[in-house]
Amino acid sequence: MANLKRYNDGLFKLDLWIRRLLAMGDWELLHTALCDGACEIVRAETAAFTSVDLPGGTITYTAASGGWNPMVSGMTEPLTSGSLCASVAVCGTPLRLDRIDSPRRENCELLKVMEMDTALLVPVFEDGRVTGCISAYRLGHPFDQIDEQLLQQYAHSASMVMRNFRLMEDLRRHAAMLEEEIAERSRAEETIRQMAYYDALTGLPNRRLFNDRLQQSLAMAQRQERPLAVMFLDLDRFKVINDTLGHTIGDQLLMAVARRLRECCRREGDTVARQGGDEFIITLSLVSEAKDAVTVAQKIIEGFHRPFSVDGHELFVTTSIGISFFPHDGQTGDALVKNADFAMYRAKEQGRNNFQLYAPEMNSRAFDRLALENSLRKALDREEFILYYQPKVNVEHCQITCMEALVRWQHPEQGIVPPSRFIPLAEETGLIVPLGEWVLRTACRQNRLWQDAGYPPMQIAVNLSPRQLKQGDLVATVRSALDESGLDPRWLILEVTEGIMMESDEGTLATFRILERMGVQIAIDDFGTGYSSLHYLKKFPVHALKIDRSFVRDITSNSDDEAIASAVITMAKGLNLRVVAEGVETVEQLEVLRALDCRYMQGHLFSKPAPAEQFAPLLGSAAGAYLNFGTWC
Ligand SMILES: Nc1nc2c(ncn2[C@@H]2O[C@@H]3COP(=O)(O)O[C@H]4[C@@H](O)[C@H](n5cnc6c(=O)[nH]c(N)nc65)O[C@@H]4COP(=O)(O)O[C@H]3[C@H]2O)c(=O)[nH]1
Repeated sequence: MANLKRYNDGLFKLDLWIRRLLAMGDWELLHTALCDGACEIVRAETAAFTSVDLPGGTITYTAASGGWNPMVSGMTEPLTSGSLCASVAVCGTPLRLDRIDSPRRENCELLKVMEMDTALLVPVFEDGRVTGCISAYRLGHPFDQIDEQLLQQYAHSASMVMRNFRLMEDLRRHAAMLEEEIAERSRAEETIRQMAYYDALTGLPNRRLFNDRLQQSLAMAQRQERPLAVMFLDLDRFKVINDTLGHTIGDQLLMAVARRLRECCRREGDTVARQGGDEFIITLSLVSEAKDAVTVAQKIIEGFHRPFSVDGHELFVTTSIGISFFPHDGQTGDALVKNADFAMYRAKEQGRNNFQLYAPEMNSRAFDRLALENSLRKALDREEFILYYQPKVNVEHCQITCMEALVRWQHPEQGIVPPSRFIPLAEETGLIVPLGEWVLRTACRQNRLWQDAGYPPMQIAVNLSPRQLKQGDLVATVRSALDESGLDPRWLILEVTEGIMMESDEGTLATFRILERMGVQIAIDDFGTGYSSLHYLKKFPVHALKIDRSFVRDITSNSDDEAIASAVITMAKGLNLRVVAEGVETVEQLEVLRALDCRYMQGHLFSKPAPAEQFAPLLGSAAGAYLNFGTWC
């Protein structure tokens, strides 16, 4: 009866301890509690848990109950040590010792520490393999069969707890990995969202997000029958800052501008977005009347009167703003933005640093020009310009001696735009300076490419505009275009109009002299159309004259034209200058000019201006093989 009661008591405690073990948070606590449980269940003085590594051939005393834990935990023995725990691990059967004799004690690291004299050991199995051993010890009071049964059951339940613990650990690890993956993915998603909807430089919504928001605001404005304002902003002369101080400063300025715009438009329903470059667009969806938007525009313009502090520079920038209103100035987002853009151009026209409200007449022909200017301003960045080339031919030797670079604008909607439509506008707006620089660099590079491809060397002629001489450092630009392309200066000829020569001052003269010393040649274009004066021909380092095509056109029928051409050719000879007749379209014109001793000609008779690649077959062989001009030479 007493034994049964002891057995039941033991089972009760076992149940209690298994529940406790299940609640343990980590392996160390679990193992120590496991030992404490064993002590209580079989009323032992002390107990230990040994983990068994059968493949590794070792056992490790992992934990012990009570104060023994720090002393025993971590002790390792080989499975062959012959200690009590090692024997149980190897045999996989319980071991009860009523008396621990000296040789046993000597063999066992644990018993060297604990001075116990009776022991009970049971194996712990997981998946049919011994993975541990629970050992209980007493002083002078041996364990019996009931103790053995209880400890075996405890070991069995404990192995399930440990298995459970391991599974939970795996689960937790997987959950953590999943969480990490989810966190990474949600981002990644956020990055994609940022990239798709926000401008990378300023962090402002981009055009796409702006359009979405504008659609929503328009729908709301329609429902509530309220007005809505769209503003189009462009920084005045931003390009000058960008070109002089560099793109890094330019970028920082744009970031500072974005911050200031956000300060000015903080109300719910305001969206400030970057349209691209130095252009920003804003929607004000909670305006009750037009003057609210005007107030915001004034606030922005005044806000720009404070300098922007960028990288130690105090930069003063102004802005021009155009405003359009829903429903008055447009029913759709596109119309509102376009009309605000028109109004912004009006603001530019009015001297910049101001705002203009859209008016329908802005959408008329006068604004076509503004629109052209607008797209011209963007064309360079968008790489819409290309160069065509037209050969100048030495009719005596039947050779191409030069290629004139002639710029074309590949307008995304209008197709190829001829220079007559945009060069004057570029000249007027100053855009000719960066455009001319691009032409120069591209032409030098192309000529070098031809030379590198093994074609006979020839000159490349580049047209210079008056503004390029007045503005910017022409010498430096030419030098860097030559350096960059590796073109020898003697293969570059700059064409300037008579007008430039006549209006030029000492500064221009000095520029030409430096260019000449560098080895670059100068030609006078459209010769004879201005008030030609021998004086400047003597003064300037000129190498060639081009007889304007207006004299060539009727040279076969108009004796005056023939006389002028003849005089120019004779004068050029006297001054030791080359003469090129331009606009030669017919064999008859060629014959008259040849009779006048003009050796160099250019015109549709030989070739219309064309992209570089079209000249490859011609340049690779004798010039005469091209078209049929060999027959006329
Ligand atoms: N009717 C007729 N025309 C012929 C004939 N042969 C050539 N042409 C045209 O005459 C113009 C010659 O160039 P330009 O006198 O320098 O006159 C150029 C030049 O002043 C200006 N231009 C062109 N490219 C540039 C450039 O890169 N920079 C500057 N600053 N001006 C340029 O635009 C002007 C017009 O250029 P394009 O339209 O390319 O017109 C070219 C060429 O296409 C012909 O046999 N018959």
